[in-house]
Amino acid sequence: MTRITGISLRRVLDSRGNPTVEADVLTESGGFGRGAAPSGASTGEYEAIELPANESIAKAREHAVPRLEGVYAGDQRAVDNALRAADGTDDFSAIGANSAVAISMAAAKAAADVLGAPLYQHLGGAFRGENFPIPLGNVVGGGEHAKEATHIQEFLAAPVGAPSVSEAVFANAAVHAAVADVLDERGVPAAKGDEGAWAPPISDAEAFEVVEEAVDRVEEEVGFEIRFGLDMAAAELYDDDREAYVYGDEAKSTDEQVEYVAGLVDEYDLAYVEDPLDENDYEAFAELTDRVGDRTLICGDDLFVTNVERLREGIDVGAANSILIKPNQIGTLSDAFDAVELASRNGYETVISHRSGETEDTTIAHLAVATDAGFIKTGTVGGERTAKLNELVRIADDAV
Ligand SMILES: C=C(OP(=O)(O)O)C(=O)O
Ligand SMILES: [Mg+2]
Repeated sequence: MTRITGISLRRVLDSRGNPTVEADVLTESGGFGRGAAPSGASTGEYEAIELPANESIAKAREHAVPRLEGVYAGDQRAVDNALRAADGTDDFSAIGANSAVAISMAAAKAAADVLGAPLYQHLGGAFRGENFPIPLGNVVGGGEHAKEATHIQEFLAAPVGAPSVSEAVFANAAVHAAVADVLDERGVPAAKGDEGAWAPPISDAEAFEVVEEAVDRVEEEVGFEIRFGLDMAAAELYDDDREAYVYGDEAKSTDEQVEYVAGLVDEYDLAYVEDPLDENDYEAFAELTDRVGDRTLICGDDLFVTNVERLREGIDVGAANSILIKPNQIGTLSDAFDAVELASRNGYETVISHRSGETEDTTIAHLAVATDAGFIKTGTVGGERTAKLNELVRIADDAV
């Protein structure tokens, strides 16, 4: 019933206005699924390769589509193995991880369509957990996502005490609005960065004050605990030649960076710190995790790139206590599931994530529920972000 009979690939726009790959998968019994690849700006050195959309589509049409015809969409491993076999490399550099992930997600949706089940249920099974992920909402940002703003890439609201996913989603939007008020009171103009977060021309130190103030205001209003966290995207700050983390005119050695982040965790009671150190420095990651991992999540994004081999290395040395999962970093849903499973078996928290370049695709909302992830990072405002947040609200309301 779920046998694939056709795959169409096309170029569509992502949220930055760049071309990305969209895939449609059709099955024998009329099942239909559509998936679109997101795209990163602060990409990890070890990610699967994204090719220019046109090139990726041409290669996938030639090598992957013929292999996939006749494969059962309901057998996600078979679909993803066929994609790997068609590509023939370790990093999808032959057909592009953008076509691979679009097809992988579209096939899952086509199978769910045939089965008449919501995607999260098809992916997670009847006995998946009853939990919903806490949304981490980007409210202030800079780095590679906005010029002339903070050095730290993302300041993320974390409504850890929210009684429901819906209240958490609205709390993050309220923090985003409160940040605008605090900036306005300080006379700071602010545009928005790629993910819809405010991108004010202020120092990181002032951003901490602004976000703390905004979080406190909303916490008082809603009556449940809201903390905040960071994505430091430190690989982008690290200068290999200087062997230092460069914040404008200031540079920090690795020891100073560990000290700085540990201090921030305590001063602001941070719930979450992603990529606080360079993607090649497992040792410094382990040192920081040893110091503060009992009271905050130290999450590897560029460090692990959703890759089980890199995660295994990290687990061996105690590099972190959580992993960011981005399906397009590795190329298929099966690979993303493998990373989640390895993480969970080793007590690592999982955080399912969007990319800075996104589409209206809502697969990651379903993936987060299917895998019982503790958190989802998918922005706060903006159509491509609210597409996922609103889908989460619908899933919680049994309305998908
Ligand atoms: C979402 C992120 O940004 P990008 O997609 O640019 O890697 C991130 O670094 O976590
Ligand atoms: Mg990151």
